[in-house]
Amino acid sequence: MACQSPIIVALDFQYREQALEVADQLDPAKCRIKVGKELFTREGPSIIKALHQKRFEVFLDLKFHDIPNTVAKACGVAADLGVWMVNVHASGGRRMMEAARKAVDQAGTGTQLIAVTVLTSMERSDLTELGLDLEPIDQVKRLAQLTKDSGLHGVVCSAQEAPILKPMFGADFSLVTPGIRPVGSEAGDQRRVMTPPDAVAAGVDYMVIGRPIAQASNPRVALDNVLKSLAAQA
Ligand SMILES: O=C(O)c1cc(=O)[nH]c(=O)n1[C@@H]1O[C@H](COP(=O)(O)O)[C@@H](O)[C@H]1O
Repeated sequence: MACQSPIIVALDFQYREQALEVADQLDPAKCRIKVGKELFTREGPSIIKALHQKRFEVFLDLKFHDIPNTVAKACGVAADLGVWMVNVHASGGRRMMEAARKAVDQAGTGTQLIAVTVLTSMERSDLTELGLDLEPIDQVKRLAQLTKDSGLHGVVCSAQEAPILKPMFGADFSLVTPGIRPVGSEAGDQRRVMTPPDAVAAGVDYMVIGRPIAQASNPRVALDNVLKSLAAQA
């Protein structure tokens, strides 16, 4: 049965042993797993296979951003691996996203394709330096509209933008939100952050949590505490 939890735990480790040690403390009924650039660059597709064998649904977060042909081919390969979700950068544009969607559909594995709008580590001053003289929310709305028009399944954004995006794009368009910080945990390099209960109230579908769970002294307890904070709110 598919996992019903909104939590995706980011296993941002370099080595398979570290990642699997944390995965073994987690329950595939209580969370999905995100494999990102660090782990995938070191360990490759075998880490996906190992997580699938442990019955986790996997979000392969490689944030592809390249010409349409290259991104479409890469997304097709990711879908062939049977991952639950894969992502691209929306700023790669409509033709890139449409080609990626087509390739994912052709794989026929039901993989969800989403696009990153504005990284949760960025704030207004970062956008200004890129020549974008606007608030993150305005750029997020623009890229989310382009993502939806390009036929993708949803976007990565911050939970702070969810109350605006959810009514705009509806229940079927997934909002996947990193930058989640349980009360008391360090923001680190994240800028647009929110607590798990606030994120659910804001309308997010899935929240990505890395360091607060994966680097906790007891990842299982850290995940259970997040789930308890959500149950207390329901
Ligand atoms: O696509 C992502 O997953 C992503 C997009 C984004 O805008 N911000 C962001 O933090 N992420 C990823 O989400 C995870 C957040 O990890 P923590 O900050 O440790 O909770 C990292 O693996 C990031 O690569």
